[in-house]
Amino acid sequence: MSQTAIRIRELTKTYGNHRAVDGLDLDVHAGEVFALLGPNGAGKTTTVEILEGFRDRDGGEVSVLGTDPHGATRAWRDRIGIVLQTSGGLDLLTPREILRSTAKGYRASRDVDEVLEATGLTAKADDRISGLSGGQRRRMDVALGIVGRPELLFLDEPTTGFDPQARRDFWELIRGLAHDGTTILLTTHYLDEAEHLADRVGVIAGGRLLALDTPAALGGRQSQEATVSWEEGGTRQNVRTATPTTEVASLAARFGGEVPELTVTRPSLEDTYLGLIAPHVTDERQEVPA
Ligand SMILES: Nc1ncnc2c1ncn2[C@@H]1O[C@H](COP(=O)(O)OP(=O)(O)OP(=O)(O)O)[C@@H](O)[C@H]1O
Repeated sequence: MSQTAIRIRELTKTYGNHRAVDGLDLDVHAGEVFALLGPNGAGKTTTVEILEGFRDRDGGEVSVLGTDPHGATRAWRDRIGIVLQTSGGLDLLTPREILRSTAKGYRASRDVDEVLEATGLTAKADDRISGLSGGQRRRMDVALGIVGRPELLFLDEPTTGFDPQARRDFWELIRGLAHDGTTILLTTHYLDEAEHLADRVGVIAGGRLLALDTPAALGGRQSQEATVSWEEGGTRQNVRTATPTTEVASLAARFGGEVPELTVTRPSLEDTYLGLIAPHVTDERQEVPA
């Protein structure tokens, strides 16, 4: 396999007179988990659907597993897995039945019992889909996305509607797939999800890439000042500093021991993300022309 799973150059897509993707350049490396972040209407789904071969582009070059997805073959499609935002139909069948018949369409499919186990659906394997909860149906979507043993998995907002435990279980599943070498392109609005899962994140707004880095380093997070905060005289004191250890040491000396309600924080990924996209969105989520 090539070292670059997805290569995007100067990608454009226009709906009417609205440019949804506006000259996007991006590489996703083979074997990494890449999270695409951005506000509603940023162009994430449009981009991902072009990569999946479901939408045509207006301009630019796209290569997915070495192939242009426009007019891609069945053999190429066998190598990718897709988990879309919504699912439906097949209510009268069971997860086991659906997975068995889907698995037959692939040359090197995963064992169905293994997929049921990995997605936490073993107990529901023989129940009708109509009897599954929203979160369980979402797991079923994921099960369908991985049963073909894809080299590259697209996950579009995979944990929407999951309870906290289900989200943690799902993260474990994704980490396991990544560990086994599956390349994963994830779109999500949950910054904690991106932080837990992604090797790198790309932030897009107005169809353009605003930032690209590891979650820890995005937007210069590592070098941003920390906030040291404590209680004193009945009020909360806050100091922003590049040397929080020195600040805490001097507070400890001044208080002669424990500093009341002491916290040291750095900007979260969410803080950094919101700062990055702020110039590009209004309250109505309309993009401001650059
Ligand atoms: N089929 C379409 N026809 C016309 N406009 C569209 C179509 N699909 C998307 N758009 C517009 O293109 C822009 C990008 O939409 P897209 O769905 O790619 O955004 P997104 O980043 O996935 O948003 P969300 O986070 O809400 O899913 C939006 O302004 C949207 O209204």
